[in-house]
Amino acid sequence: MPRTPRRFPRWGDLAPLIRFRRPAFGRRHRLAQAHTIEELRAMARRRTPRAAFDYTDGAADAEISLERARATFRELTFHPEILRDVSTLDTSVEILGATSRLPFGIAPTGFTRLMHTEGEIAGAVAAQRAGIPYTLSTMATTSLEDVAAAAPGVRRWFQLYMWTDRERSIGLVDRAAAAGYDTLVVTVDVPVAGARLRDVRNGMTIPPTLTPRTVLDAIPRPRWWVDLLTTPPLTFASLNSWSGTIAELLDAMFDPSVSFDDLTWLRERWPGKLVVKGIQTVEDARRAVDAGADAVVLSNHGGRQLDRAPVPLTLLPETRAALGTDAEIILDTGIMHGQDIAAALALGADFVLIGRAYLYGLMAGGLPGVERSIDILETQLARTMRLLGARSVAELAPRHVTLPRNLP
Ligand SMILES: Cc1cc2nc3c(=O)[nH]c(=O)nc-3n(C[C@H](O)[C@H](O)[C@H](O)COP(=O)(O)O)c2cc1C
Repeated sequence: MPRTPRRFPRWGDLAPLIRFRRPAFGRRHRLAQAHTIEELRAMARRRTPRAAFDYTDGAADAEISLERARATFRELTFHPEILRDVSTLDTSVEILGATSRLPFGIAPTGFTRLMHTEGEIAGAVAAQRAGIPYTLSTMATTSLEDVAAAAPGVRRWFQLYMWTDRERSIGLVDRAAAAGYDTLVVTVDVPVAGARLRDVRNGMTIPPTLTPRTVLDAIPRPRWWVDLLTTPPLTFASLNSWSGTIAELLDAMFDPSVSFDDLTWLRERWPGKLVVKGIQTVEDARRAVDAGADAVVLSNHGGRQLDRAPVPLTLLPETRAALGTDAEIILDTGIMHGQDIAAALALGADFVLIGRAYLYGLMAGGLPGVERSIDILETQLARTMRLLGARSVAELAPRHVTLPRNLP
């Protein structure tokens, strides 16, 4: 082989290759280093006390439901179609009677100010800026009214747990209607609390208790503790006070006697759209729609309730076939990537909800962190749609996806 001739490097050749970036600091710069939800999760873990991180990241029992849901998304196959002119792209959808700029919204999550002091308001403001719906939980740490005041332009959904104290539940429903929430999301997969073993082991309480272990854990995470101690106290906006573990609280509140009759009764009382969240069989989806639901959420609560529950994604094709156009189908559990969203939409979901994917962003950096989560998912979704040859959400179809052959 002839030898490649060599010469001494010249400064003039090297200079144009050198790019020294001006050093940048601050939350947004730090968050911009994360390009995936997993990277935001790693940042979140470094910045959040263990009990709060585990409460968010963990699931029930052996956490099999959550792992299977994520694995099903990872293992599915896409079938791209070529030469479709994807120069323009429309990611918007109509959901429950209004337009969302993106085909996903923020799922209801309890105790959100525990993860980061900006909590529910960060979620609602980020959703407002992204043009997507925000769902406030019954177990919120910011009131219905305060969220509405902080993000008056966001489409607000309110998630309801039916409590043993029905008067209190109805009080919340009426307040939600008065504060401009247009959709009631009734969560039905919590007759009792799931066995969140990480919380049991961490002795998780609200507000957090100071033990030698939590104090040690706080040393590398001073910012979180400064926030906790210098901002309004962490309390439940819908409860007067509570000083026990989360599991004790959930068991004291949730009403195991809730039935389909309660849905019919809520349908009469609530003037807006009604959504039933936590559906895990095709038959129950049908019954919920017959009881008056405008949409169902196929969900196993992010694996936080029954372990070894069905993977919601695998229920989609059959549920879509059974409901036809009678009701809309929303899906959650396990979404960590824009590709997961594309797959759910292709298999028949009208919309998806994100839980941990936004909470990792919140823990990593408050409001800009939630914005980063949404941004990452949007970028991934848009690229995936283009690579599949779909110019709009309506063009995503079951032929674009096959589920893994060996379903968990
Ligand atoms: C920390 C945390 C708190 C949650 N709190 C509630 C809640 O108060 N009400 C509810 O209906 N669902 C709650 N969920 C379930 C979410 O609404 C959603 O179903 C789940 O997070 C979806 O799974 P994903 O986290 O994999 O996206 C919670 C989930 C998490 C992670």
